[in-house]
Amino acid sequence: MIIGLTGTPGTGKTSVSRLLQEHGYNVLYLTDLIKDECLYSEVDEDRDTLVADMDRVFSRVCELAGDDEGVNIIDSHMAHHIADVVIVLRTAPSDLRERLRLRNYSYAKIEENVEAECLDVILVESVEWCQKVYELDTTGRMAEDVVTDVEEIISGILSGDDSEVYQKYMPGSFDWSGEIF
Ligand SMILES: Nc1ncnc2c1ncn2[C@@H]1O[C@H](COP(=O)(O)OP(=O)(O)O)[C@@H](O)[C@H]1O
Repeated sequence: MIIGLTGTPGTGKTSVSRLLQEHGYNVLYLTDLIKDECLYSEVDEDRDTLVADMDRVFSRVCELAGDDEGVNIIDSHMAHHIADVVIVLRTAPSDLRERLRLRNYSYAKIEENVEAECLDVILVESVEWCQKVYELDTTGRMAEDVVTDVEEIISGILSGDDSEVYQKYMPGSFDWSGEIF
């Protein structure tokens, strides 16, 4: 099974993924995979990013996840373009701004990402693209606590009846549209 862990940069995907890996889950770090295996069509010099070839990425992820009965976590802000089931990490603008500042992002890059979070960009894309979407708040919480929630969701999915966890983590809980500068 493939479960995408998506969200605006800075919401804590990699911190959560690393802990999930320690807990025994197989994690695919999409950004590294795209770079290491040249799964991109061009380099966007202006934004200093690689333009992923999503068809090739999807094929490669399916190969790597294979017919593994276990859970494969895809860590990426593009995971919702690959997985049918995604967990979207959310962070309140003030927290996100501070996390990205500590990561030495430029002012412009911070505000671009904070604005995307305020506009629910990744959540909306996930709901449009994926069969099942869960939403998790990471604001003011340790990554370890967020991982507990992620594992609760995964358990619900694997049980065959996720109705209880879906009630708890269904999308649409946040409205930060009023916090755009
Ligand atoms: N739950 C959290 N609470 C506070 N800070 C966090 C949390 N999760 C991650 N961080 C911090 O926020 C920054 C971005 O986390 P990271 O896991 O790299 O996010 P992403 O992979 O979504 O870009 C890092 O400095 C990390 O230490």
